[in-house]
Amino acid sequence: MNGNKEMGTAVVTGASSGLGEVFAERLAKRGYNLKLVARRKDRLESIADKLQSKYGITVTNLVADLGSETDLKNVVNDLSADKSITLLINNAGTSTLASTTTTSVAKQKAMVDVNITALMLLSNAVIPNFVEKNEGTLINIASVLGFYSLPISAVYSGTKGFVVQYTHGLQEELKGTNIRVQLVNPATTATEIWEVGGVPLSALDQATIMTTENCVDAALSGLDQGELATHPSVNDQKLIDAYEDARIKLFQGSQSGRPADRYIQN
Ligand SMILES: NC(=O)C1=CN([C@@H]2O[C@H](COP(=O)(O)OP(=O)(O)OC[C@H]3O[C@@H](n4cnc5c(N)ncnc54)[C@H](OP(=O)(O)O)[C@@H]3O)[C@@H](O)[C@H]2O)C=CC1
Ligand SMILES: CC(=O)[C@H](N)C(=O)O
Repeated sequence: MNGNKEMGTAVVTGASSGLGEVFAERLAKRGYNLKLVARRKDRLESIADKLQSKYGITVTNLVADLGSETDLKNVVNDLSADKSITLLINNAGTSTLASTTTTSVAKQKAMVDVNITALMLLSNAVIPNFVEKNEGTLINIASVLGFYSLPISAVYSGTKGFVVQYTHGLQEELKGTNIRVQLVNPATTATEIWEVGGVPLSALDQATIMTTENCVDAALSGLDQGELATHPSVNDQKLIDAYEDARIKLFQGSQSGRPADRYIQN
């Protein structure tokens, strides 16, 4: 038996480890067929085997380096042509945590290519089909570092800031349709990205680290509750509301057409 036909196909980028691997498992459990994207073929194959035999779904692997123009184009073409896709999770991401002066241009560019360019082009690939059917779900994984910067995260935070504003923009663009667009802002989660980025998890305050399962389950609970922006680890809803309110009011306050009094010389 192949997945629940009504659920269609869910695409998970960065499904070979961490949050993406758990998203893939949770979506398989919900009855989606899956398309999994990442570079590590062996990992994708073993995840696909496990999920197919456990949940009776169909899994297709797209082995691709989303930082490579050619591979990205292939994935874009595949997703554009696949009308069975009902959900895309733009989860693949990479980080180098260091000052800009000690981070190579190649590593800075890799963050831009994977975290921004691939996320945008893959969204472009599915949105027209979602619009045609007036249904579909897009989940973009940003980060708390999308609205906060550390001395070692200028580029990474910049890329995640893009994801935050891009996702808000898509939400405005698709308002009034049946297309769901969810922004997820995880905080520190126990995944390989920390080793990849040059800061081992062991160097962090252990009390701040969430498990991948808790993070993904919170994100999907936020989706089920119809949230536009989900902050898996923020307990105080008032903080989220105040932030949303402040950013909207600051924008509205900027629409005055005149310099603020403090900038006017007497
Ligand atoms: N862990 C954390 O603390 C937080 C993570 N996030 C975000 O969560 C998302 C998932 O990361 P996480 O699970 O933590 O980390 P992982 O390192 O475990 O997962 C990253 C995934 O992205 C894939 N990926 C990375 N680079 C490429 C590439 N060039 N081409 C294709 N796939 C790529 C990796 O696959 P492969 O190597 O096989 O290509 C892997 O599957 C990222 O967007 C990250 O920024 C946000 C906030 C906090
Ligand atoms: C700093 C990181 O690399 C982490 N993925 C995060 O977004 O907090």
